[in-house]
This record gives sequence, structure tokens and C-alpha cells, in this order.
Amino acid sequence: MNDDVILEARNLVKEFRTGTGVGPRGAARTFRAVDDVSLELRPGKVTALVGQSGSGKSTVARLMAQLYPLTSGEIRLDGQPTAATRGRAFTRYCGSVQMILQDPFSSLNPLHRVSHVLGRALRIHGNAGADVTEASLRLLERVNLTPPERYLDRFPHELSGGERQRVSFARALAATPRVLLADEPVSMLDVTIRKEMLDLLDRLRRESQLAVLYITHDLGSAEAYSDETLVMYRGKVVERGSSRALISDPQHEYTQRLLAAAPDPRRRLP
Ligand SMILES: Nc1ncnc2c1ncn2[C@@H]1O[C@H](COP(=O)(O)OP(=O)(O)OP(=O)(O)O)[C@@H](O)[C@H]1O
Repeated sequence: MNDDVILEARNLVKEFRTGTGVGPRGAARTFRAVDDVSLELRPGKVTALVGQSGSGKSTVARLMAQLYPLTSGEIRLDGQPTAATRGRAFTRYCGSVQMILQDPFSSLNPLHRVSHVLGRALRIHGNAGADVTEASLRLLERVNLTPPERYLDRFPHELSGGERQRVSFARALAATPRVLLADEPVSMLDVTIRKEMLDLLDRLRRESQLAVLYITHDLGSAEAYSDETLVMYRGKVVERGSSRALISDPQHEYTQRLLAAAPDPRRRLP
């Protein structure tokens, strides 16, 4: 392993049980959603994970966020094997590794104001300092929600989709993480603001030297915003390489098909 790797996934395997186990049609089976996936995340670098729906991308992110137990394989943080799915160990892990989900509506509790969302995250991770309101305002500024005072008292339904996703980013930053696992962070947003949001993510990455896993269906944005791209097919990584080289000259037949199916894979986002 290279010294600068923050988070490493080694030979991850995840099997889900399917079937009810009841009756002849409900025979219990296992389904291998992730099959021997390895990847490394480094500070200031973005790794894109692409592949068609159901190929296992989100499951990889959830495994790396320790939201699911592994069937086999290993997650290493700073070179140390880690299995922290609950309690204080999990909170500590989340202090380093944060996840951003696709749907900012369902990831924010509709009953809580922005001040509560950010204040709670800051306190949990010991980053509230002497003045939690001041710390929350600074987070809102970092994600371009300005003037920040205007947003503190809002509920999620009083924000646009883009503003909600910015609050999700701010909540993730409240932990001062070193790794961001971004699972299709812009796919639910209006196309007109996707580039703005990806530029924001890019700025945050640069400012904090974040290691980013960027899951997307959009090969154009993988090429524009990531250093390395991994292509998943039926739970396996079938091709990996520098994003530019992989998208301009795909070697694996599946990557070629994926590119051919994209409306215009070389297009930059509007
Ligand atoms: N909790 C679960 N129980 C059973 N099967 C699951 C579970 N979660 C995911 N799967 C299955 O694992 C496979 C991979 O799902 P996953 O969500 O990782 O794919 P994905 O590549 O992220 O897809 P999408 O791009 O549509 O989000 C799918 O066939 C899915 O049905």
C-alpha cells in the first residue's frame, strides 16, 4: 500500500440474502452484489465509480462507510483494518469518512431546522467550539449559502433541491472528514445546477485535500472531475485507469458499450 492512501478497500465481497426462506418459491439464496472489489482513496484525489444501475456501486460506498457488514474483505483506514459498524468506534470512523447521498430530501430530517442539523453534527464530532452558531455560519459560507444567517432557521422544505444538497455537504464538513463518499451527489438535481454543485465539491476537495469517491452514471463528469475511474459490471471492477485515458480509449468491451450508450460521453456538463 502507498503511504498516502487514507482509505483502502481490499477484496470487498458483499452477499445479500434473497428469498423469504418460506415455501418452494421462497427458497433462500444469496446474491453477490459486490465481488472482489479493491480501491484506494488518496488525499486531494477523486476516484470515480461508474457502471449501469445495479452494478454494485452504492453497495461499495455503503461498505466503505461501514453501513453494512462485509461478507469478506477488509477496509483499512490509515493502513489499519477497521470494522466499526456501531457505537463510539463508528462515530470516530464517521469523523474521518463521510457519505453524501443522492437525495438531499430524504437525507435531511424534515422536522429539523438547518441550525439543528449542523449544530448536532458539529457537537457529535467535537467541532462546535465556543460558539456553535458561529461554527454553523462558517459551514454555510463554505458551501456558498450566503448570507448564512438567512438559512439557519429554515426547514428542509423551505430550501431548493440545490440548497438542500449544499446543507448535506455542510453537514458532512462539520465532521472535518478526510474522505467523502459521494453517491450520485448531483443526479437528483436540476441539470442547470449540477455543474455548480460539482464545482463546489471540487473546491471543497482542494481546500481540505479530501479523498473523494465519486459515484456517477455520467461519464462526462467522471472524466471532468476525477483522476481515476473504475468501471463496475455485475459486482466486479472490469476496468480501471486514469479517467481521461479510460474514457477516450476504453479497453473493456463493457466500458465501450457503456460509452456507446451515453448520449454524448465526451460532453462537458452544461
Ligand atoms: N439490502 C439489499 N438486499 C438485497 N439486495 C440488495 C440490497 N442492496 C442492493 N441490493 C442488490 O445489489 C445489487 C447492486 O445494488 P447497488 O445499489 O449497489 O447498485 P448501483 O450500481 O449503485 O445501482 P444504481 O446506479 O441504480 O444506484 C442490485 O442488484 C440490488 O438489487
